[in-house]
Amino acid sequence: MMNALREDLTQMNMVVRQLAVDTDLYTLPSTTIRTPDLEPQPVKIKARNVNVFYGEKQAIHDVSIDIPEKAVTAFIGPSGCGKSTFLRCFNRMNDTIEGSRVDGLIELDGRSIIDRSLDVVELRARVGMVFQKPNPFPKSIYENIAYGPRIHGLVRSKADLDEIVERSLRKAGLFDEVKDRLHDTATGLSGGQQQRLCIARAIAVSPEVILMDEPCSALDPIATARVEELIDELRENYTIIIVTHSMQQAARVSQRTAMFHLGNLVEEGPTEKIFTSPEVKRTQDYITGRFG
Ligand SMILES: Nc1ncnc2c1ncn2[C@@H]1O[C@H](COP(=O)(O)OP(=O)(O)OP(=O)(O)O)[C@@H](O)[C@H]1O
Repeated sequence: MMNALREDLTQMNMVVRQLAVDTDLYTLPSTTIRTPDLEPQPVKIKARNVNVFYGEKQAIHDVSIDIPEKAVTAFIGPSGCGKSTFLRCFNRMNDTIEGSRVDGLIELDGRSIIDRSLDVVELRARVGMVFQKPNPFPKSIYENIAYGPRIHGLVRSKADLDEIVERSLRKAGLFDEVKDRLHDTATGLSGGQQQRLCIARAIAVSPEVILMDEPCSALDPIATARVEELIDELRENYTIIIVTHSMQQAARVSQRTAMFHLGNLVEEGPTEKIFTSPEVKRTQDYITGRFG
């Protein structure tokens, strides 16, 4: 019964989305983006003419894109096309790679994040990251979450910290599974639980944006489904950008999709449109598995 109802709702949602595409509801003014929910969203991250180099080699060519607030944007494209490189620009993780250089304009809420005077530690608290392989610290579950709020000075007492730990684990859908073993080592959790712990760790410092670089590639289908559900819940409060090799995952979790190839942004737009009527043949070829 519930499944049938859910299917009907999904069908209805698709019809509404297609109608929005047909009636050109997605044509955007410059400061808002319409996600397929039909709600205009402010631009959270604006990138213009971004180039990224590793030494002499150029990995990203003149990419411009607007990332909407409180929605999930998927970056897709064949291996080596620059998805992760571009994602890492948003919290300056490329700074950690020797010989890398980023030019162009990238703004978070209208403020440049390329500006050298910017406090990168503060930026990374606002723009959190979850990696391909779950990477909990070799400490307790509690300490994994408590570390960030402590070093960012977000807590005044043990009670504050306890509250943040519980709230973050709840938001990541993990609290009930770990509440009786908060002081056990995090590396004893399953892979899927570890990845949700890493998401909880990212959430604990109250970021505005969460970058996810293939967050499910090391997980089995059940753990993947759980993380995808979580991503869908999180988009209510966070701006999420996810790099994924899975077309199904991009279609399931994102509202907007950007397709990259050879360091170029081929096209971007509402996920429904990219998957049903892309403008560029290369996108069509990639999503139908003709290359990649
Ligand atoms: N640290 C680095 N030093 C030099 N070149 C790099 C570095 N990281 C990535 N590259 C190069 O930059 C290009 C883009 O790589 P990137 O990892 O961003 O692509 P991707 O689309 O995320 O690939 P994948 O899907 O395989 O993870 C590739 O040609 C890659 O070899």
